[in-house]
Amino acid sequence: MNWDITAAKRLVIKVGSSSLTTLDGGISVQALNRLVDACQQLRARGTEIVLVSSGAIAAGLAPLGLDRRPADLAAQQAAAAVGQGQLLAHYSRAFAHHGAQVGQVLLTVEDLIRRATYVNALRALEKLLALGVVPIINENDAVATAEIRFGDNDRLAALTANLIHADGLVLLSDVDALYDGPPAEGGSPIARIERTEDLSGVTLGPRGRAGIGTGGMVTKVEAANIVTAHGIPARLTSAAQAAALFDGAEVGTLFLPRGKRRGARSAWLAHLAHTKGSITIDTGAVEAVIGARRSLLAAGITEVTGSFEAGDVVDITSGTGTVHARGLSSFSAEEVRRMRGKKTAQLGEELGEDYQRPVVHTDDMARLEATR
Ligand SMILES: Nc1ncnc2c1ncn2[C@@H]1O[C@H](COP(=O)(O)OP(=O)(O)O)[C@@H](O)[C@H]1O
Ligand SMILES: N[C@@H](CCC(=O)OP(=O)(O)O)C(=O)O
Repeated sequence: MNWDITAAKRLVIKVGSSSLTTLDGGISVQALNRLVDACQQLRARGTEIVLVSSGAIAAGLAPLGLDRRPADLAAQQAAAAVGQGQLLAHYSRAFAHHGAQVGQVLLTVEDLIRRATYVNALRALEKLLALGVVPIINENDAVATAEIRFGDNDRLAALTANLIHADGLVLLSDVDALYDGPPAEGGSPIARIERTEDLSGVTLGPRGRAGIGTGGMVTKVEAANIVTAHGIPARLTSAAQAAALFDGAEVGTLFLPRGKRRGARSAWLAHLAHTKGSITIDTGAVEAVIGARRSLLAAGITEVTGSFEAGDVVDITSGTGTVHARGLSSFSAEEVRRMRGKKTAQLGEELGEDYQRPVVHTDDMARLEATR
């Protein structure tokens, strides 16, 4: 099986900081223009594209007189605030050259876990695409705190590809393929990954150019795994090869889809880095919630850990510690502690009618076996 990128109707293209910025910490206008020209080849063929672009922090370094990525979060936020504006100004100019508009979409994890804001993000992206605009996504680094950060745009791009039902994910970096070991140490390129086992002999090293990228190959392979598990192919290559790739050349590494296409929202939940707490359930509840895909009722809950509010994401675990699912709790941790182990009628009598709802509704739950 192969993937004909020229037939794709909708693509998510992620480009890393190292491909857009110069070593001294400014935007490489030449690299950015080349990327935009390559994207335009796709648009001219009628392919809808969503660009997930890193580079805000790196682009903000030079204007602030910093020579490398600061360790301090507030300084990173400041650099991102300065750099993101500059990045978008460049994209806006480069796409305008082709008569296209761009739309900036800055996301935080929080925006994507709550139903209302998740639906908002999806609606905004769909509308931008329908209007012929190129959405340019980045994490909202200026306000994202350490606990709520995606942290890397590879995963954000993978989840976006699921969200908008893209036909493929393209990861553009400063390296032309996945290698069986860090290229600096003399690894060889891999043309395709068909199943997870193909990755068993591969050594994934950290980021390349000192202090520029964030996740290195680990987060790129994770991103490829997320989409392929959801039936979407991915290709990893360098930004310099983008034009050839979009013309149909089989450059870089192809990750073939393994799973079936599934609900995008459950993918967001399943691949979130952090949850606010966990709810432990008994074996009967595991059977009902995981086996029969029912909502989680208070009666099956044995323990509650952490501190969460209604609407926060929690892990749903069994006594053995296995995380079976993730979901949005309809109640705060304090409330679930009071409800724990009680049957619906008892909840009504003791706490009131409002407490007779499921603690996690089945529609608000991602069963991990099915999504990872
Ligand atoms: N097995 C590997 N195959 C390819 N590249 C690797 C591997 N292990 C580590 N790397 C490094 O990962 C880097 C890309 O990651 P990163 O610097 O985070 O880029 P980006 O800014 O594009 O996200 C490459 O420059 C390469 O040096
Ligand atoms: N959101 C951050 C980038 C985070 C990130 O994943 O960077 P990279 O590894 O270069 O794709 C920024 O714009 O600086």
